[in-house]
Amino acid sequence: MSNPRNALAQQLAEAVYQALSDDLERQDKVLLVVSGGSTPVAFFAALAQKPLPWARVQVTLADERWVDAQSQDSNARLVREHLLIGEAANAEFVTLTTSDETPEQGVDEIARRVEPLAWPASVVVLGMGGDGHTASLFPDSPELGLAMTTDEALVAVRTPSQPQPRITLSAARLHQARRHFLHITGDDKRAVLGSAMGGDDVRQLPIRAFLSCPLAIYWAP
Ligand SMILES: O=C1O[C@H](COP(=O)(O)O)[C@@H](O)[C@H](O)[C@H]1O
Repeated sequence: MSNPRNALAQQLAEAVYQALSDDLERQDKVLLVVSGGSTPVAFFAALAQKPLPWARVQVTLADERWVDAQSQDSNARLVREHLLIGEAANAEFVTLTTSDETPEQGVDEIARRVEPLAWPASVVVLGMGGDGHTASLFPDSPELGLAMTTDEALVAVRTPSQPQPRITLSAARLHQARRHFLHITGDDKRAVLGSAMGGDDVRQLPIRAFLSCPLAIYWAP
C-alpha cells in the first residue's frame, strides 16, 4: 500500500509543476517560494524529477533560521540536498542568510538579493507548525505585527519559542504570489488548521492570514 504522505508529495509536486509550466509559457523566468522544516522532503524529491526547464526556475525560501548553511537546521541545506538535484540543480537558488552575526544586520543585503527575482512568485508552498506559525510568522514573535503589515519583502524576527533568530518573507510578499499551497501532515496539524478556520485572530494562529488567498490545502495523515 502506498504511503499517504508520499502520495501527497507526488500530488503536490504535480500541481506545482503544472503551475510553473503554465507561467513559463508566458514568462522567461518563474519564481517558486518553498518552506523548510521537515515536511517538504518528499515533495522536493518528487518536484526535482519533473521535466521543467530548470535554468528558468528561480527558487527562494519563505523563511530561514539564522544558522550556518551547513547546519542541520538550515532550510537552504534542505533545499540543496532534496530539491536541487539532477536537472533541478540548474535552478537559480537565492538564499536568505549572509555572513553577518544577526539577521538584522543582513536583512538589507538579502532584500537587495531577492528584489531582482521574478516577483510576483508563481507559487508559494507554505508549511505550518503545531503553533499555527507559517514561514517564520510566529504567534509569540514581537515582530509579528510588523511582518504582517510591512510593505518590505523581509523581516528579521526573534521568537522566544525558537532557538535561533530568523528571517521571513513578509505576509505582503507572500500574499502577492499567484498561487498558494499549504503542505501539512498529521492529525495534530489538521486540528490546528481546523481551529484556524474557526477564528480570525492572526496573532493567535498566523496561518489565518493565508486562508483566503485562496489556499490549496495538501494534507495527509
Ligand atoms: O520552522 C519552520 O517550520 C515550518 C513547519 O515545519 P515542519 O517541520 O513542521 O514541517 C516551516 O514551514 C518553516 O519553513 C520552517 O522554517
